[in-house]
Amino acid sequence: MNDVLLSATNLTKSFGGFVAVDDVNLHVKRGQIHALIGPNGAGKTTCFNLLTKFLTPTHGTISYKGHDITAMSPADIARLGIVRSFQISAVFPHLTALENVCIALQRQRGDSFDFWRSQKVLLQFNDEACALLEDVGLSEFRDVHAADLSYGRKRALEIATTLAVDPDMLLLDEPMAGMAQADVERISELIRRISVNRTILMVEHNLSVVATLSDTISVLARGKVLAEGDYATVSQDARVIEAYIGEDHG
Ligand SMILES: Nc1ncnc2c1ncn2[C@@H]1O[C@H](COP(=O)(O)OP(=O)(O)OP(=O)(O)O)[C@@H](O)[C@H]1O
Repeated sequence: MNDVLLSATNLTKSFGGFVAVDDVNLHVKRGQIHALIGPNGAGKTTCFNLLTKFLTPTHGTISYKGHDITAMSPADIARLGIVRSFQISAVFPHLTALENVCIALQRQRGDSFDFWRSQKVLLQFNDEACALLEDVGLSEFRDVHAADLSYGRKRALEIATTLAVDPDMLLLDEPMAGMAQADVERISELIRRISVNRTILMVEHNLSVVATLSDTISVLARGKVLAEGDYATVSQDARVIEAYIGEDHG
């Protein structure tokens, strides 16, 4: 299956006797935006942490481009081109948006950031950093300190620092969490824009965002994949409706 970039086979995670992720099979196709949704406690975060190697599975395998990556560390898979946003993209609050992206670019070139280095070293990344800031709609905020950006713009900056790594695959953990509606629209548009030539897997609670952005949706409930398909398909699935209604009633 050439068009599958990331896949999980029989993925299982138990905490003590409790099975949080139960025999999950997931196939993320190249070039798609794939969403993982489900009611509270469904196992989305655990699944996401397994796929990004922050947790070790009790059982099952994960492969990327056909290679088994089950035993790899997050740093190893980042080198393969799978990047979890808001992970390596720590934003330095007292540096400007431009400086933050320059540092991310410098890190990508293999140097660790050294605060004692001269500004000149960072300046060589200026043009590339400006282009990334433009990509995420932050051109006019390039000289603003990250701490002074709105929440949504901070997330856009985090995405710019993630894009500095030029990943093939981006894993986004609730990109819209805590955002005002105007920011939700801006970040949705941004995710759509950066998805060109990339593959995105995201955990997201905002169903209208999921509906408009996703090519494929996997619905988890009680650790298992309940349904999979496009939004029209999964939103009409009786088991999915029941799982969400069940959540509303307790
Ligand atoms: N480290 C842990 N130890 C024990 N149980 C855990 C641990 N992490 C998660 N769980 C349990 O596993 C289940 C799934 O949790 P998870 O956070 O993956 O769900 P979720 O779908 O992301 O939920 P939410 O939408 O509420 O964030 C929950 O019942 C949770 O209590």
